[in-house]
Amino acid sequence: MTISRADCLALDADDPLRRFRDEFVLPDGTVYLVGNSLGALSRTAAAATARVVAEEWGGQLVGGWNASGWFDLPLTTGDRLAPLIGAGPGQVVVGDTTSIAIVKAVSAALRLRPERRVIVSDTANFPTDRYVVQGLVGSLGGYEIRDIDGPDALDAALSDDVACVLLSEVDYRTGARLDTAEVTARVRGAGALMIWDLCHSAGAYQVDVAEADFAVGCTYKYLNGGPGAPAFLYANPRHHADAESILTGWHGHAAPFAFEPAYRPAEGVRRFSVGTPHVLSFAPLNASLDIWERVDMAQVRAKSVALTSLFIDLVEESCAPYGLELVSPRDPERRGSQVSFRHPDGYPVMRALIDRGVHGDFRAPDLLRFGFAPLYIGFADVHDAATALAEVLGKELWRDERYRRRLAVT
Ligand SMILES: Cc1ncc(COP(=O)(O)O)c(C=O)c1O
Ligand SMILES: Nc1c(O)cccc1C(=O)C[C@H](N)C(=O)O
Repeated sequence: MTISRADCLALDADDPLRRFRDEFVLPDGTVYLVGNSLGALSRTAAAATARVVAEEWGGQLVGGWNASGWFDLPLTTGDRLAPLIGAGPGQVVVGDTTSIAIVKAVSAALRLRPERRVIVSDTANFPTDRYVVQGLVGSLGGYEIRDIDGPDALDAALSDDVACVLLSEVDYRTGARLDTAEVTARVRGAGALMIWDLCHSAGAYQVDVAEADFAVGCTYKYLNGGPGAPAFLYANPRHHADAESILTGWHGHAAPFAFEPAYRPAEGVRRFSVGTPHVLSFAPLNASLDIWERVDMAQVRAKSVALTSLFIDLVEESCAPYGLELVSPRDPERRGSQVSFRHPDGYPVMRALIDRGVHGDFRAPDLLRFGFAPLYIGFADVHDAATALAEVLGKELWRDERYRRRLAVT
């Protein structure tokens, strides 16, 4: 390879983010390129969680709702996360899952545009985004989903009956990244509301929710909140007085402990809280946010571009004869922090690679997906991953029968 492993080690030695790698637990011999699915464990997460269990739950019992601020965790954690997506204090609420957050954002958007009956969604959206919109439309009645095939088809879909548009900033399969400001301007210019799914952007680089109406995303990928960590929902302040989701639970009530018979929305973004916060799940997320508060996002983006570009170059150089096709945009400006290649035997290729300590994932029907979390992935990891992939393909190690057996979760 034109760039040697020694060159990569030199790049690692010069990397201003290198010190963060030691703040994460990464098993020896593992190159972990799946931070776009489940981020790594931060070193302080286990102790932080144990402390909440032993001191707060064990020591304070129900008093923890006041004494340890459990009741406000969705908002206090939202305020900590907000800068990472370009939002301000009081604009982000944390809780539930992204799927539930989409129900809340879409249902609120529909109520804000009652005369419009169409929801625009992309066929490339992550399936849960599509499923929950289908479920909403099926239950509410009188609404229609208009599917587009990619953002180029957006203008033609934006008729004056469109209430809202739901898109992902970064495509979970290809890693292609949209220009959120430009798309949001088009959608709002047509009188519709813009809802962004930021699952594959938050923590991958500095996001800017800017003029968006709503945004949702998960905290278990690049934000390292842990498996099943609570999701976030951003609501633009212009909607804080009027927006109401279909999920009107008591934690979104103006006075939850007045136990009134009728729902009255809380002021501001709190109205998007629904039920009891998952207190224990906030502990590892807040431990990770302690790290994010010390991170320079410009360095994160610069490193992400360098890592993904190097991976593309090394793989194309060393795997040229083996039928891989780059699916991610070549232009780094149009790319998130992920690189995907197509291969007809992608599934066994990925299984063989994982067997050699290089963890990516597979997305049907034929995509090999590699995520680069700049806080803990280095340039030597990129070299090792490309070298292992070339070996798996060159020696046809993926032909081993055991790599064809499908696991439940890919
Ligand atoms: C773009 C996108 N949206 C939503 C989800 C999932 O949401 P949930 O956390 O509700 O499973 C994922 C990943 O699982 C995703 O990649
Ligand atoms: N959310 C996941 C899960 O519950 C199980 C396994 C993987 C995931 C993921 O996050 C996958 C991820 N959203 C994707 O982009 O495919």
